[in-house]
Amino acid sequence: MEIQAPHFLILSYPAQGHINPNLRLAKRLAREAAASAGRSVHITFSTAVSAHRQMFPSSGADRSVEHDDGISFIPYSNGYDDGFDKEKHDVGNYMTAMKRHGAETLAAIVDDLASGGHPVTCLIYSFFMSWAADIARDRGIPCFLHWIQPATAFAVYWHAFHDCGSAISAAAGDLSGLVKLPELPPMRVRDLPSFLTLTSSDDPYAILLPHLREMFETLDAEAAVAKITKPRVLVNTADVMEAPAMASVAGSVEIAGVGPLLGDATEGSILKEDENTRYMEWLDGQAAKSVVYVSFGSMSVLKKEQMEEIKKGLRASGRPYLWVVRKDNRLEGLELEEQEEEEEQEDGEYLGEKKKGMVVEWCSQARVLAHRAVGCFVTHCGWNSTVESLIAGVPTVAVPQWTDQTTNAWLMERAWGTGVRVEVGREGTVPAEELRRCVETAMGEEIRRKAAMWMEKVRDATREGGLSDRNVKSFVEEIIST
Ligand SMILES: O=c1ccn([C@@H]2O[C@H](COP(=O)(O)OP(=O)(O)O[C@H]3O[C@H](CO)[C@@H](O)[C@H](O)[C@H]3O)[C@@H](O)[C@H]2O)c(=O)[nH]1
Repeated sequence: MEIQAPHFLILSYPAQGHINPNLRLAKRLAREAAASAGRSVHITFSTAVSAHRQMFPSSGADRSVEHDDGISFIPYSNGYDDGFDKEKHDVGNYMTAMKRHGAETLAAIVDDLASGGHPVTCLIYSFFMSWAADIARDRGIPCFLHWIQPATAFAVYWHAFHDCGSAISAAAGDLSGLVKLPELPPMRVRDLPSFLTLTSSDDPYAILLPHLREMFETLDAEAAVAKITKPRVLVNTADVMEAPAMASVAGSVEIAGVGPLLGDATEGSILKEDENTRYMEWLDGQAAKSVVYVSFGSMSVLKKEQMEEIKKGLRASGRPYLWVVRKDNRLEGLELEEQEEEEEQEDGEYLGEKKKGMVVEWCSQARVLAHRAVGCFVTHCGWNSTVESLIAGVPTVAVPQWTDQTTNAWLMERAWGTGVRVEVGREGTVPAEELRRCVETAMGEEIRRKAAMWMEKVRDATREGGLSDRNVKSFVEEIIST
């Protein structure tokens, strides 16, 4: 009988913060499989057409297969091929359409691969993609969840949807109230993922909670079908970063830290680097650990007042800063003055004596964080930004906005001591003075020391023979040998 080549299919929601870790996992699996299998292994990466088009702008057809680094890219359609626009579209309709169209088109991809002689032998789905488990089950393909947020958020959701839901709902109204979950240190309500503590069903994102719940129901259902007692989950973390969270669910879930998954700067970019602004050269000209790097990831849009407070706070810090202001935030937030500043920069005149800042629309964050001039990172605490700063040893000022970011801020400040979380003022805005104060604290000796210590611990976990490395190896070996 002919032995089928192992074939991993990795499935991602079409957002930058999801594509980055999923693509990093795909590349990590490709490297590992090639090294240990000694025979051909296929890796296919699939995200929605809208993101696929941005990743491969020159590709014409929507079902085009692109190849890069030994990985094939085949998009599924979620029914929104021109992308989701939060001004025009409704989140609830989007999520429902994604499930319906996504399941149809992904099933066709899996069947085409099988009839073309490359059947998928392992399907890895990620956040909001649980519907893929049905496709895998119907075809007898083993499938696994890749959790791209912290294990701590996973543990909190797990307990919220299993044994501690009412304790969390009862506490939800008081942000400083304490919640005690199994094996985890006490957490304030404001430290829990924000989806769990919404107090109004009018919140436009309240609609996402059932989709989150569904991910956990799917895990239970899949375990029952497979007749295993514990569902298997791969997490983009290192066990050492989140030991209490790992312990908190270890009785119910076989959870394995396979990260932090690292990658180069521009892979899988749907947002493109700012080519007009020579920020790396500018960084080269700055003193060691002097620059404040500021970014709020690929999704958060800050209010105009908040942008102004950030600008004031950065200027008051007296430190040079590199600030990522995406096009979609600039329209709503920035005053003309800051735009003029950018025009000056485009002409090559980067800095006046007073204006020490540089504004870019998008940069290679991993390269920026690795630069010796960067002294701290003002971040919205997306999980990718969190792990990228930890592995670069850069202290953080945590300005969480929503979802897991509140939990990530707690990890930085309370669990690792590598960051300081801002106190929010009137109407949810962080005042300039508070930002300035936190930048000073983050640049201080104690936080720097902890950031350097955690950098070593995390690097140990990911290097050859470290636990995350071993977890990837044993996962690949298991799939290849079945
Ligand atoms: O100028 C920039 C700014 C960001 N990045 C990269 O973009 C990614 C951003 O990811 P993340 O920091 O996780 O932020 P979001 O894009 O906001 O990610 C969403 O998805 C994450 C994973 O689910 C969640 O943890 C976040 O809360 C959620 O907002 C990171 O890899 C950054 O390196 C760049 O390359 N250039």
